[in-house]
Amino acid sequence: MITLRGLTKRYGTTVAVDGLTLDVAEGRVTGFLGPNGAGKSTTMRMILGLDHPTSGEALIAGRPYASLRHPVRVVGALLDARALHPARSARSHLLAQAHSNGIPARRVDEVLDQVGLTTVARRGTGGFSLGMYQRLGIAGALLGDPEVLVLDEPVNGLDPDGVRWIRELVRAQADRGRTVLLSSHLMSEMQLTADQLVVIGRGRLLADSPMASLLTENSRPSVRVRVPHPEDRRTLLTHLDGEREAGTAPACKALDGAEPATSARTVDGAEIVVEGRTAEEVGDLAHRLGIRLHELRSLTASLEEAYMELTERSVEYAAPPVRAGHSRTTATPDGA
Ligand SMILES: Nc1ncnc2c1ncn2[C@@H]1O[C@H](COP(=O)(O)OP(=O)(O)OP(=O)(O)O)[C@@H](O)[C@H]1O
Repeated sequence: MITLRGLTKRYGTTVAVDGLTLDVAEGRVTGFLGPNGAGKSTTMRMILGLDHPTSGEALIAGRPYASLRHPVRVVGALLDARALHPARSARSHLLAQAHSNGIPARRVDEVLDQVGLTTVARRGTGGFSLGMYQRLGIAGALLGDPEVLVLDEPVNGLDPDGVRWIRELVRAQADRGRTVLLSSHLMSEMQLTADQLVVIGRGRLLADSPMASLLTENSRPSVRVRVPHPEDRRTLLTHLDGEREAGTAPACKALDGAEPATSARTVDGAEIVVEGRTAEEVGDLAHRLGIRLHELRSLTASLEEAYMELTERSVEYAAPPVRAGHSRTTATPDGA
């Protein structure tokens, strides 16, 4: 368990972390999200005793990091994976860590094997790729078989196989009752990995919620509907669009983002995505209009959409919108 109580960090006039109070529970993967500069790394550094809070406290298993006798046996961390001596081999780097924490050398070989670095274990890390550094950093985090894992952007630089491996690794750790706090900017991956989400913006807590509630509370329902007959398609779109214009129904769009009136010409010719309506509502409307459907499916809300909604007013470094020089495809929650 990680406990934050009024955790605050100021750098001069910058309030990097602003009164965070929350518990990161064991037995779950907790995703830690927030825009660039939101304060995630600063929070993690304070949890790990690398930065002192201006006020408040961060506790691991009820104690400040500094008072842990063998910290790597209690908490494993991946922060800046490249912060290593380049001439040192992966193995000697881990051996030094193991030695100073009373961990036997055979554990070093175990974790090197676990992260897939056995074949390069005796090479200097200077020539490592970002993904190899990440794997070595994770090996270091696992070294003491700790009850708490704090991983800052662990999938950064990993290939798809590595990304999946991290997902399975943290899942397995949580299933063993461990506490896992994990930051990432990859929303689709986070949606697959985390049980609980903590979202911060400008140092403040925006949400601390189970994945399912965060998705339902911060995104609109949407439905994919397949209407085989073009005339029916136009009728359905016109009704949904008409309701929208009358202020009684939400926006409706064709899968390629075209205007409803022209949407029947698009995609594979039959599919419409309706945002802000449930499958029951669209099904009932189609029934009233006597329209035959071949498919009516609720789409899973996307974490990206929910996250954008939550952090809209907390984004500090926003680039101007990219001007479209080519036709745009409407993003749908399942990536179609
Ligand atoms: N050592 C420092 N000195 C001064 N300001 C700092 C320092 N470390 C962080 N900050 C500032 O604190 C704020 C939070 O930074 P932090 O790195 O914690 O954000 P983050 O959420 O991890 O961002 P990112 O997603 O970009 O990694 C930023 O405004 C940053 O400029």
